[in-house]
Amino acid sequence: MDAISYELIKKSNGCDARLGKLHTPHGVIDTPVFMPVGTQATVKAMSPDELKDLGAHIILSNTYHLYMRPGEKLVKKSGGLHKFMNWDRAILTDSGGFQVFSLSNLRDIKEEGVTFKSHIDGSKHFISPEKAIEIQNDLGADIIMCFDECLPYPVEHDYASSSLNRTIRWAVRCKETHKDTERQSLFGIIQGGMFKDLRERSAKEMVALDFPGYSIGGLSIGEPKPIMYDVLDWTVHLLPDNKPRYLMGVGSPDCLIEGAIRGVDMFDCVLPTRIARNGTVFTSQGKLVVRNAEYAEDLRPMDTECDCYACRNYSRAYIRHLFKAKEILGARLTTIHNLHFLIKLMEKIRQAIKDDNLLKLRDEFYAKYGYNRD
Ligand SMILES: CNc1nc2cc(C(N)=O)ccc2[nH]1
Ligand SMILES: [Zn+2]
Repeated sequence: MDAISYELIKKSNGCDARLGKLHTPHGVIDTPVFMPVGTQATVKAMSPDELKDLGAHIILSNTYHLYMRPGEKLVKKSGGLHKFMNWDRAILTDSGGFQVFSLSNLRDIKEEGVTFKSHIDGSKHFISPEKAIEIQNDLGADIIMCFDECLPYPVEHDYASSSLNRTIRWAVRCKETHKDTERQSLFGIIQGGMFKDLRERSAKEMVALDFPGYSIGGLSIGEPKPIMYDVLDWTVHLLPDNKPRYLMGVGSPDCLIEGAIRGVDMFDCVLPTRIARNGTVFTSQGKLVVRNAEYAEDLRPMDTECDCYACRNYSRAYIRHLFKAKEILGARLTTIHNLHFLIKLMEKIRQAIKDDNLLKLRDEFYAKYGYNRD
């Protein structure tokens, strides 16, 4: 019996979307779901109570960052990540592979593992598949990830193929290392670059390893969105219906809709919280850069169709003022709005799956929000 289990509630007519429930040791989560990212054991600018008020039921934390600071042993000594950050709902950690390959300079990838330098102080570190599992075991998230190589974009087919072979061998080592499957569920990660043959092989070989859930990695790394959608079209249908599918690092409102249409159940992305701190918010009419001068005397809410705390109580003029004055409340209000926007969007997507009109929701969304093919 694994820590998590996926309950398929309803398949959509007309597309591959599905409604489900993810049962975890820290609660049940309606899917498709967007997971706010709490990189360093906090969703930046939000308290756990504010996240609960927004309707968040699962958040993500990064293994690389927590290994680097404060260290997984302190988190373990504090009773694990849930206790350490005072979050009693579900947590997912990634394996650190993505950060090792994207954040750190000077790295050396070998069969045994990866040697790299810390982005904080330049110190030398080594992470193997075994070490990545041991760190995640100490952190204690409900869902943990295999250690994998997230390929850059673009990449040569030959390198992608040999990297995939190693990532599959690393997945076997991760599965052998992870013992307490009733406390934490280990997801396999599908890689293979933007190559149909490699993606199909990765999906088939990872499914044969029988993980309780599957992540689709190596996307949202700068590739055009149509290519990401192609990879999903090649991959998701090869994954078992009765297990969750998690699209890593995605995403923007349009990608959440397109991913759900293709059968993705779980999403995470730093975008909503990161752009919020920079004064940019999602609205029903598209993105709005509230810190811009044009809003200096605009007394409307950021989004006239939004009922979040920020839009119910503050004007664009006030929030722009906070950004200009470098007041922390500014970033807090835009973060509240962006997380509310995406969590509400997922509610609309789940309702549309219930009503079998997700494709109609997509068309209506693009008509109002605009469609960027980048
Ligand atoms: C922001 N984009 C993104 N792509 C990702 C891919 C991976 C992965 N392991 O392939 C992990 C995190 C990711 N975040
Ligand atoms: Zn709002």
